[in-house]
Amino acid sequence: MTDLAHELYLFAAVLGLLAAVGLAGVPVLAQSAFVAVGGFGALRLEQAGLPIGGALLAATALGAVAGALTGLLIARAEPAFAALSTWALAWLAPLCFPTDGLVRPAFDTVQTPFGTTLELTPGVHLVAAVVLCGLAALVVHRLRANAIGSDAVALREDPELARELRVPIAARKALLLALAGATGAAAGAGIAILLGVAAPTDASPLLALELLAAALAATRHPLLGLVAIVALHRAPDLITPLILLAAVLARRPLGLRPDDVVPAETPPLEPARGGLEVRDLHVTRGGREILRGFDLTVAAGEIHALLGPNGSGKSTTIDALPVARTFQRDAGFPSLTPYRQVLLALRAPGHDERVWTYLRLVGVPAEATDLGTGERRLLAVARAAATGAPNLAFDEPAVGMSAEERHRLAGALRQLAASGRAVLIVEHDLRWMTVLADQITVLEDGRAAGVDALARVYA
Ligand SMILES: Nc1ncnc2c1ncn2[C@@H]1O[C@H](COP(=O)(O)OP(=O)(O)OP(=O)(O)O)[C@@H](O)[C@H]1O
Repeated sequence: MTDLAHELYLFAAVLGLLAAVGLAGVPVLAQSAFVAVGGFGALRLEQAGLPIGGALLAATALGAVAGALTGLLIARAEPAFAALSTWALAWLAPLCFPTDGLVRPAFDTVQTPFGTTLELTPGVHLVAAVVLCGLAALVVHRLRANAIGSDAVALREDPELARELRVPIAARKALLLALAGATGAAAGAGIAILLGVAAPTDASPLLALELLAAALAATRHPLLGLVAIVALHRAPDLITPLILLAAVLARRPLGLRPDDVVPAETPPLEPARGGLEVRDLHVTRGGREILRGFDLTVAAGEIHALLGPNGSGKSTTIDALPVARTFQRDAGFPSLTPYRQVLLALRAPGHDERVWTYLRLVGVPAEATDLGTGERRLLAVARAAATGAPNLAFDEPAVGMSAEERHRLAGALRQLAASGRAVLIVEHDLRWMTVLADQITVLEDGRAAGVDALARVYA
């Protein structure tokens, strides 16, 4: 029974890690450090005079803080850096505690807040561990249906686009790691109270690897995570690498739960007052001056085409402008439905009927799971528009679009301009732009040239 309770506590630590690992794709190797914070923290606080229940809660809070700080530390780190720096914490944590550990009487009797006494038998721990697992699973379940879950998936699938759409990266990672830290610490405290000891060997860096591997297995099915952590806890060392490998192979991206989307009235496009004016823009890339005193004015309500030969600096110009933009590459979040992607761009905490405005603007279905290239690019336009920015820039949005999709794109751009936004479009199709655009700027030699440059540029 003691072993089973111990393993269920570890499983709770695995579930606590699931959102950071499965949704946000952060390879956290510090979960054993949070287990150590919980175990040592609870026993040390009890020695300092707190009742064991209070010590457990305080140690859990400590784990949450440690997790949040870790999340902030690795907010912008690449996965390899995140893995190694969190693993450094896993090595560091046990060193901070006394080598021969802390002890307390196991199976002792404690006073409950209701005035009764409770003997801390392995059976009681089993129930406590199941409750902790249930709580962690419930939080993950909720995250997979809400805006924080969307943000986490966005950070995993396309961090550059997520940043562009103003997903608060540091806050999200801090929150997900705080969840991991709190659950790990609660589990660590439970284990220390169960065993009557908190020893550095109970929170070795190897445990961090095992917990991450089990969390990866849990992305396939939570029960696989349980099987993995039990197997890793019981198996002889020789089998450990095989289980670690199997867990990694079992992993899959953790998506969101399906929305129950009810089409709503489409509110009209919100009016905006755009306008862009750039004077004497200079940009140097790779030692070469790409823009050399570029001037651009895009008025409110205007569709303005930016033309120029390949490599002349059109995308570089967009990078430098205060706009919501689409990328030349096919950017997006494959695991999020169009509905979720527009909701994310709106930064709406819950359902928001303006989603329908932007989806209908480009004619993309809310729940489609496999959009073609053209529709993905239409969705990119909807996402950029949904940010509410008054100035929009679209970098070759029509690449890969059918004639009908181009028609939809043109309609969307006209509506956006008509609502008062300033719309800049980079496009190579001169004939189309002479029909669609109100103004044309030609980029030549890093400067704005008049329309008379078109003959030279397109000669
Ligand atoms: N990070 C970088 N480092 C070095 N050179 C760069 C960098 N980014 C862009 N460049 C160079 O700057 C120039 C302008 O690039 P940019 O992508 O802005 O051109 P573009 O007009 O959008 O081209 P295209 O029509 O092919 O998309 C190119 O010669 C490109 O190779």
